[in-house]
Amino acid sequence: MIHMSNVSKIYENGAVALDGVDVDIEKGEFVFIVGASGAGKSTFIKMLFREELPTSGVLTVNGHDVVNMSHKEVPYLRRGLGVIFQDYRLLPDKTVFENVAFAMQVIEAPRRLMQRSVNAVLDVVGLRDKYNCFPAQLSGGEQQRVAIARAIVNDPAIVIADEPTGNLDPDTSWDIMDIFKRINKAGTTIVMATHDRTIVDTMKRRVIAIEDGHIVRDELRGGYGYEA
Ligand SMILES: Nc1ncnc2c1ncn2[C@@H]1O[C@H](COP(=O)(O)OP(=O)(O)OP(=O)(O)O)[C@@H](O)[C@H]1O
Repeated sequence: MIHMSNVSKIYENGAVALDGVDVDIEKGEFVFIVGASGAGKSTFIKMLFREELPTSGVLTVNGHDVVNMSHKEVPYLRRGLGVIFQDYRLLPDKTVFENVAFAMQVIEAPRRLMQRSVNAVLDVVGLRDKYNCFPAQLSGGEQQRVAIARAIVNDPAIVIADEPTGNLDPDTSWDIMDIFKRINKAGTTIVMATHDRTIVDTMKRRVIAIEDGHIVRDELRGGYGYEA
């Protein structure tokens, strides 16, 4: 599902964010990316949806050659991915329903399918009754649940999340993780960068630890493993 071979990323200012990374992630896995601030986690995540390109190496995601693809192919890569950020990134002037539906309009889904799919994912995240609210009328946890609904409405093969619980309190964070668990159980691959030690230690999923741009640990049922 995700294959990285000898992937390096050097930013224009010379910062080496990743250095010779090899990793394979299979369909249906749930993977945490951990590491200290500046270790390279966000760079790893951004390369998966081609927000950043590797400087060298091989990267394939969901059957797409991310390095050698044309600009025209990028939307097809992204169609198979659901991306979730720490700061939700909802459209402030659109309702909950419209925020989620927007992801389907982009792929020109038929109207009736859109209505049905948006309602279904709002049920998954428990927000059907808030469909007419604007983001500013929601709590942080609710906003993140809308962002998850938006990410999964097109039934992506992979959900990619960069610190999705970073702005949330522990109880709300667990609500989010419960949704991720359910999505993963239904077969979706999940790759999540996080600083949340408790979540990583409790979930006991695969953990890839990055330090100074290198993978220093890759365990199938791992823990956070760093002092906070
Ligand atoms: N756009 C950029 N331009 C230049 N250097 C960058 C850029 N983005 C990241 N870096 C550098 O690359 C390295 C890795 O950054 P990255 O954001 O991937 O780390 P991180 O593990 O996600 O950190 P955090 O946990 O603080 O988000 C750091 O040294 C950072 O300063």
